Amino acid sequence: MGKISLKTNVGKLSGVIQIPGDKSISHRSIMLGAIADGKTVVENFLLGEDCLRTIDCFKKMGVNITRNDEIVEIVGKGFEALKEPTDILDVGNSGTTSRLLIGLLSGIPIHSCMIGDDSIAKRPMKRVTEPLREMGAKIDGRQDAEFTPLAIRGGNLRAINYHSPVASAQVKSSILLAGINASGTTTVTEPHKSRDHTERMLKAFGCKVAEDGLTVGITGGQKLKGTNIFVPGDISSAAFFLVAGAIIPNSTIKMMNVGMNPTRTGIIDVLIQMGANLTIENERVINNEPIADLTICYSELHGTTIEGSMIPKLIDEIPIIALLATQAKGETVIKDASELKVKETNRIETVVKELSKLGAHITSTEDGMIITGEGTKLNGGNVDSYGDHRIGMMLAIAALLAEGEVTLNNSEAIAVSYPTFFNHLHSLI
Ligand SMILES: O=C(O)C1=C[C@@H](OP(=O)(O)O)[C@@H](O)[C@H](O)C1
Ligand SMILES: C=C(OP(=O)(O)O)C(=O)O
Repeated sequence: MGKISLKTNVGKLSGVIQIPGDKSISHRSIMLGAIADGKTVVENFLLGEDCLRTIDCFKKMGVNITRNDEIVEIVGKGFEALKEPTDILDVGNSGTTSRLLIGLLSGIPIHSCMIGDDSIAKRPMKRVTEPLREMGAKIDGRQDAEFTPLAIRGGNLRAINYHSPVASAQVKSSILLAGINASGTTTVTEPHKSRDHTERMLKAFGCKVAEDGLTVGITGGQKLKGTNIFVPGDISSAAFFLVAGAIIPNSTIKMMNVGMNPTRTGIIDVLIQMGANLTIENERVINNEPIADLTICYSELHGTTIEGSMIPKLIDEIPIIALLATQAKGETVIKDASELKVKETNRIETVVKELSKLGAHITSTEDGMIITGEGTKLNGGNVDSYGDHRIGMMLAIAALLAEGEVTLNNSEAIAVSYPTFFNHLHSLI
């Protein structure tokens, strides 16, 4: 794809879309399926490039994984069956694959090497390599294991009680996955609650996980048993169409099977807080994960403040929330969001830079951004995803409101989490 011309100035969006599988849950289904005993069948697996990288890494360790469209079958034979990979494990653009896999590999007595793309090479890894070293893993890498490439020699771990300075599900999950093979009970305490898909899925695989407020604990030596997993639609993907429906006059969009895990629904809270017209129906629970169908209709919106414990519940949605705020009356303030600086791009910088090109009134702060709305008319321009899928999709939705041509550079990044994004968008126009 590379550079593409985006659809602009559309009248309204309407229709029904099936949101593709959740990225976080898809990654975890492969990882837990691979270390469990017995067969795991995953339905509605996300065919995004990040999740395909996770499959590839486990295949390199000899795990039998077969895929038929969105159905993936994993024949797990326990941790013991994972083979020392003869090739480098390439995580591509995926922070989740890298952090969770480093934890899992730390628990087993094999040697492995990990690399990723140019973006991964800039993302901090000490947040996991440091506590994992404390547990006994031998990890080496650039700048004392802060950056990839990394080499990991696992095994013989001891439990730790780790207080994470950041609310990060990748950090928490990495340590918990190592903890399954450590002697004793490993605990992780975070400053705010991050997404808890690992905890929920470990339980679905028959593992005991102790939860007490902001602390999660796992006792080593537990066996996982293969199971069937249905992956709910990714609320982080639905977010692009929730915002599109909320800001494009006369729109109505229905999204089916959206994951509604309370550690992920910050976007719903923000939409309601800003006055959006949103209906939640058909609420149900599958594999310990809540799911619902969502309908969004256009309405007038007002600014809000997003901060503190709300941030981990909507961290990946901040780029699209920034666009939402450009169409709301008044000021929207986003703070306590420094984690945005260490995502696929520095998302404070890229959001502010690219939305400003389209005429938005947005400024960056040390830990977030301030957006002034009043239904800002957007203009055309030449924008860039900088290889960041969420920035690419946010700009494609922004273009729908723009008068004048909008071209997007590096549009191929969108396939990282939502390969059918443009098909869905065009079906609504
Ligand atoms: O655990 C996960 O699946 C994820 C956790 C979040 O990252 P952090 O743990 O770094 O906040 C999120 O941004 C990422 O898209 C997926
Ligand atoms: C930050 C993201 O993913 P990851 O950390 O897995 O690269 C994301 O999907 O927005």
